[in-house]
Amino acid sequence: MSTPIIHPNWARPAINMVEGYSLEMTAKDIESLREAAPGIAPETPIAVTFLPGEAFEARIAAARLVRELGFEPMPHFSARRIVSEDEFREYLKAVTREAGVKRCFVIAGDPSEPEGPFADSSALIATGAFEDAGITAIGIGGHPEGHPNMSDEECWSVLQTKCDEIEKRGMAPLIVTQFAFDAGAVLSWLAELRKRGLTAPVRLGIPGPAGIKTLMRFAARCGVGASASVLTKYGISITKLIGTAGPDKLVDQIEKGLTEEHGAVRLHFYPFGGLTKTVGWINDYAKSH
Ligand SMILES: NC(=O)C1=CN([C@@H]2O[C@H](COP(=O)(O)OP(=O)(O)OC[C@H]3O[C@@H](n4cnc5c(N)ncnc54)[C@H](O)[C@@H]3O)[C@@H](O)[C@H]2O)C=CC1
Ligand SMILES: Nc1nc(=O)c2c([nH]1)NC[C@@H]1CN(c3ccc(C(=O)N[C@@H](CCC(=O)O)C(=O)O)cc3)CN21
Repeated sequence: MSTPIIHPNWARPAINMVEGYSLEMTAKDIESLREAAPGIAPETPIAVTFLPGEAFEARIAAARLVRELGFEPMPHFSARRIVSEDEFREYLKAVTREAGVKRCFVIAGDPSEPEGPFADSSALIATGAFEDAGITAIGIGGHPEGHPNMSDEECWSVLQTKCDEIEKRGMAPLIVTQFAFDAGAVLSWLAELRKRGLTAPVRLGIPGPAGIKTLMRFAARCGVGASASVLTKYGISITKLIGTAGPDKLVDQIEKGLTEEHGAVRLHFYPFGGLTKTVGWINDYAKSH
């Protein structure tokens, strides 16, 4: 594959587990991105979320800044939050024109009822708008801990269908997983993915360092498992739920467990404790590995 969809250097093995990482920001993080930018590697993919309460102008400004600072913007499209086909096409047009967007990430989104015509990610892909806009790679969600609305078998089949559809449209699929605290769950999911013949590159979702209360709040909100035994392995003491926690052990465990059979893998960081903290953690990790 010639498209550098994970990272410009993804065809060669990573020097360490964090090399070729990607990040995520919300439309509210413009100032944080400016602050963190000097520590971020050039061309790093940075996803721009599609959350309720963000204005389209702010999302577009975020994507533009990502590009201006020398990184690769990857806007999210949350199918169930898009209220009309016009809204979808206008946003796609704006980010391609103003931020040179080449990659997009599509996800269903949490609303229990779709707020417009798109019930799932496939419906957005099926419009043909992405390839028409010159998009070359599409990210889709992976769920190592399953999904509240789908059986495991449905999860696999939906993933396969989306990958096939993206390739059929001449674009490259990239799987980005929901964050997790449990290295074992992530690794066995990845092994199963490859066993099923899914060859798309995968970015494993890693929670950036953050206050423990913040991590627990996001886990609850996003349906991510955080049992006592998982938290203990992650390095959080359940008798002392104060202070901050980073993914040191999680990333080490992933690194130890990865084999060639797991295929092309890099990390995607969800900076729940802020971009500066996450970027600082990544750079420290790179220095010591
Ligand atoms: N980075 C992120 O923002 C991530 C978000 N998620 C969450 O994962 C969920 C699934 O997303 P995709 O894998 O893109 O699924 P998808 O768009 O491929 O849809 C698969 C099937 O699940 C149904 N479905 C999806 N979300 C639903 C919901 N909220 N309520 C009822 N039915 C739903 C769809 O109608 C469809 O039949 C979403 O709720 C999303 O918010 C998961 C991983 C990462
Ligand atoms: N099921 C699901 N839904 C999601 O929306 C979602 C996931 N999973 N997985 C991870 C990503 C990352 N997401 C998010 C969501 C909110 C903020 C955020 O900063 N929200 C608030 C602060 C809220 C708080 O601290 O509790 C903000 O100011 O915008 C960041 C990333 C959303 N994502």
